[in-house]
Amino acid sequence: MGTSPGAEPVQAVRWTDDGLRLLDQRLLPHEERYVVCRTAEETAAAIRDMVVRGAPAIGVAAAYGAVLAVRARQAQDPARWREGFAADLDRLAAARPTAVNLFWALARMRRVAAQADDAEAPARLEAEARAIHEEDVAANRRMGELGAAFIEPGSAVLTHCNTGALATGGHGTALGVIRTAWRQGRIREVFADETRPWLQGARLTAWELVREGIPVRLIADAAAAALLAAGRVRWVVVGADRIAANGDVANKIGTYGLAVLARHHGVRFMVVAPTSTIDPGIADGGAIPIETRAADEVLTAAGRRVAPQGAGAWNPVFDVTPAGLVDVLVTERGALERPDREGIARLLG
Ligand SMILES: CSC[C@H]1O[C@H](OP(=O)(O)O)[C@H](O)[C@@H]1O
Repeated sequence: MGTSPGAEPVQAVRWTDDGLRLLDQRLLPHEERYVVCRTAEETAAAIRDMVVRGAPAIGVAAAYGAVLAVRARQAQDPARWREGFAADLDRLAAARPTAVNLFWALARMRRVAAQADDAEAPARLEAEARAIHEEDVAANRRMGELGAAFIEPGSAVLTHCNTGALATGGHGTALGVIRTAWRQGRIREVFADETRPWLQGARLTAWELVREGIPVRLIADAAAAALLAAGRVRWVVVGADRIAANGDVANKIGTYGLAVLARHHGVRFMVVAPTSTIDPGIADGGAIPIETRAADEVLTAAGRRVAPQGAGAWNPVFDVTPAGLVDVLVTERGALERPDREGIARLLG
């Protein structure tokens, strides 16, 4: 296991002749095993169960799930495939509530299906899913360049959760900025929060960085305050799952606390997300649906129960950071310092 330094980033989502091939992120870093989804329902289950996770990766996977849907529905009932197709996309939309990329990608697929005649629909939908995937990788590479330009040479940075090739179509959002900045010699060291309870940082971000030879030090989530107080990092760099029209940011639980700490300690706070993660239909962060997952995710660690029987848990897996705590929002259309409603509207213009 493991690859020599400088290895190319992984591809969490691959479209193959056999179906939608997903690297099972529940098993990393100890096992690299792929799951193949051949139906929309299997794809929805893979998103719901976090075989594939990360806002952009979820959108890309769901787009390919829609291709699986049209193929199956046309084979089942060529004359009335559209009803079943719509139901399949509803099932994909119900898989997870917070990452807006899921709904953004499915809306693109619904639009293509509505405009296509029966015969051309499968090919048109596959082309759209591939475009969504390719656009995401291009956006991440662009954001990598734009975000890295803010990071002063010799910086140490802290990142939260996993926002790399595993969370996207490839390269990554916040971790894409860190990858690009590292290659440009701007980053001296990366600190990564373990990101309880699902451990995206400890299991996924560390795996991506180690396999590329990028120095990473894991910290307990609770150590972030001491790290920032000690002046050990210059930037906190995170991703997003949904950004409201006023710039409020929903991201992995713990992000809001990091933003408060960063502002208190004069550390700059960067959010990196493609414009497909901005939801202009949501006025502010208070209206963003926050996913709550099973209590067991908190009551266990790496699959082993750590809490006594009888203990309950509260497990919201996202929180909302007010736009006022964000120093710069990096998107593929440009970087917005001190993001606000007007700046977001200009960005989307
Ligand atoms: C590139 S956005 C990744 C985003 O998704 C993560 O959530 P999850 O692992 O639950 O899908 C986290 O919020 C990351 O910032």
